[in-house]
Amino acid sequence: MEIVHSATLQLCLLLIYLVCGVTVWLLRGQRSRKGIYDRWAGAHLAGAGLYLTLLYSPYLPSLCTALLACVLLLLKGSWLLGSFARLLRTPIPLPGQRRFGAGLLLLLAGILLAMPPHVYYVHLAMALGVAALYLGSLAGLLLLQAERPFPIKLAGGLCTLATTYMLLYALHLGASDPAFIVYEIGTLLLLPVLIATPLLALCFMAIGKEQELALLRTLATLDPLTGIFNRRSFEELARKACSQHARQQRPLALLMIDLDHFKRINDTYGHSRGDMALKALAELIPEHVRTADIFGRFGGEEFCLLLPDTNVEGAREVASKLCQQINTILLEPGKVSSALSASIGVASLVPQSVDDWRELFELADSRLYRAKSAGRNQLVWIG
Ligand SMILES: Nc1nc2c(ncn2[C@@H]2O[C@H](COP(=O)(O)OP(=O)(O)OP(=O)(O)O)[C@@H](O)[C@H]2O)c(=O)[nH]1
Repeated sequence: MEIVHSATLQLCLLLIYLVCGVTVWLLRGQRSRKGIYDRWAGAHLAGAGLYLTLLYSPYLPSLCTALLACVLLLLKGSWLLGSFARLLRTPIPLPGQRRFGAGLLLLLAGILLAMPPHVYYVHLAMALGVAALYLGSLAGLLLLQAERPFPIKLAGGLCTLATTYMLLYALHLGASDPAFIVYEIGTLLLLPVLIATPLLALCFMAIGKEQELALLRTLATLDPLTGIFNRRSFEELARKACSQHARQQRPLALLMIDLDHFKRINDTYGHSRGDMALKALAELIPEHVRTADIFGRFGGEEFCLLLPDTNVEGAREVASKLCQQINTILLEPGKVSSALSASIGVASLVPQSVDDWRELFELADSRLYRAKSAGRNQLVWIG
């Protein structure tokens, strides 16, 4: 059954490609924002595969085989890719996205399965071109990642360009074969699809990767419960501030803030109310300090606030205001006896080097300890 002769028919096939792509995109996976790029990329590839299969399939049996392959690949694509990777023991991590892998294999299967035997060698060249494009763009994608140095990014870009050229060359071979003439219009239509699809896939995956990286960076920096800096990132920022202030000989202050009797709060009101108290504190403090101040959770019910360009007198004023504000957080609405309270250790110094961060921290910490010993709900800034 010869199915590729008129331009109208080929336009219909192109339409099928679009419909397939959009359907796969809409039907598969959760519609979370994060996965949208992978799905779109996979949908393009799957659609291109089906398009190729229909366009070049002169026989019904090969068409059926290719369609069966589609279904299998869509269901088991990532497993097949994973096994393939293990088989080759490749150091290149294949993209985990099932639809991308499935769509890609479908594309290759579409090319290989649907060909009449006398043009096999041409299509083998095309398939090799597509495979090279896949590996090249994958390598390009890995190398182009944001944090790579420029020469590596350049190599990634060249790699992608080279593989695109290989694909074009493979297509050129295909188009120049006399047996291929009947497919000429198809090739013309196919060309933009084949070029645009992997490039689009590449772009979308790169955007997806960027977003994943940004998410990972955020997760590594912020405390998951309160959304403020965690201890590691706070200390990093504090060290930077310390060396900057040492250079400019400006005072730097630190407040160590520890909620009082937090264990009792947990025991009396339950852990979820305890968590709410921590979140309320994390929201309250930034409302009463400068935007340049750095606020973090040191662990448990202990918070720290770094005040740039602030001497001990200024830091004491801030701490006193915060003590009063913390007393306004009520664990039970309308019940003043359920108010939160905190003890605060206040310290300030003009650092001489980045190492003075330790001294600032120990000073504030020992004053916090004294505020606790002196009865809590107070601040200590001297001695
Ligand atoms: N709900 C909740 N509790 C936490 C969290 N992190 C630590 N805690 C609890 O905070 C309590 C801290 O207890 P302690 O170190 O004895 O301090 P405290 O009861 O506040 O006593 P003082 O600091 O001396 O006033 C422990 O019971 C921890 O389990 C958290 O993320 N959520």
